Amino acid sequence: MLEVQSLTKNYGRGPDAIQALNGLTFSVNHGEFVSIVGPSGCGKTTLLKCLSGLISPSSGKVIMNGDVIQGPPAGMALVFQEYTRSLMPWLRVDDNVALPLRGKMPKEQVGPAVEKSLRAVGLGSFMRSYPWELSGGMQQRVALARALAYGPEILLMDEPFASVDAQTRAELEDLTREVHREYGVTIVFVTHDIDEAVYVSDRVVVLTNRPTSVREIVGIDLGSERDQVDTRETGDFAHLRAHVARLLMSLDPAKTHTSPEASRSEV
Ligand SMILES: Nc1ncnc2c1ncn2[C@@H]1O[C@H](COP(=O)(O)OP(=O)(O)OP(=O)(O)O)[C@@H](O)[C@H]1O
Repeated sequence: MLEVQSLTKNYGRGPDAIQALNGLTFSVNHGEFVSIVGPSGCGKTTLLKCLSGLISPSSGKVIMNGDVIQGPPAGMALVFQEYTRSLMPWLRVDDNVALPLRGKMPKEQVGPAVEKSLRAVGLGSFMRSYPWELSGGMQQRVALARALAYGPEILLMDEPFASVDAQTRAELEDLTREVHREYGVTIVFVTHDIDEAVYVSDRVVVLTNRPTSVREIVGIDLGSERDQVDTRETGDFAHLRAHVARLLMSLDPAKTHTSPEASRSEV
């Protein structure tokens, strides 16, 4: 459903130009959950911005359902890390979720769509609360509900859980997998956390340093039922996270002597 073909993005021109992306090619199938990991500053956010049509590639293209993306396409929604900046503090939770739907959906469908998505993220009883009355994790659930209410075919998530504590992060990972299944939505998920990428995904796209290309695409054969404790305890999980960690460390000579098993790996 999404094809990234020889995608290149440069910022600026001349000697100061930054080549962020250099000929990225990969595809995302309908209903897949694909994570993107790569070294810091390699261009993950740039890639998501190109996928969402917010910026144009310097060369190459992104194709969604056969059409080249030339601006924000219908059927695509984004969730960012900074949920506090994406929610309107003066609007109640349900009004925040309804806001982007107004004018895009028949009026009588807005209320049911808002309620369905808030229930899907476990916030059915907080519809009339204000965002500032909710915890950080709950606010990020509102941001997820707002993206889902729109009924997107594809959801782009940029380090969505980077600002919450570990327990909340684990809950949000499971919730995202649940709504992925329930809504049948395709997800492209950028994260710095190798364990998270392996835990949530069907495939992990590992990027190189700038100028960035695809280092390897790793299939995550851990089955569809995953559990924060049991799955992470398996040998398959350990093997996959070590493989992704080694790929990333092979890009960074300073880290080649560190054991990938030493700690939860962030890149
Ligand atoms: N608007 C811009 N103008 C100029 N350079 C930019 C712009 N946006 C990003 N860059 C540069 O492009 C490179 C890739 O940035 P980007 O934010 O996409 O990387 P990232 O992998 O998402 O970073 P991080 O790991 O910190 O989240 C960086 O060197 C960044 O400084």
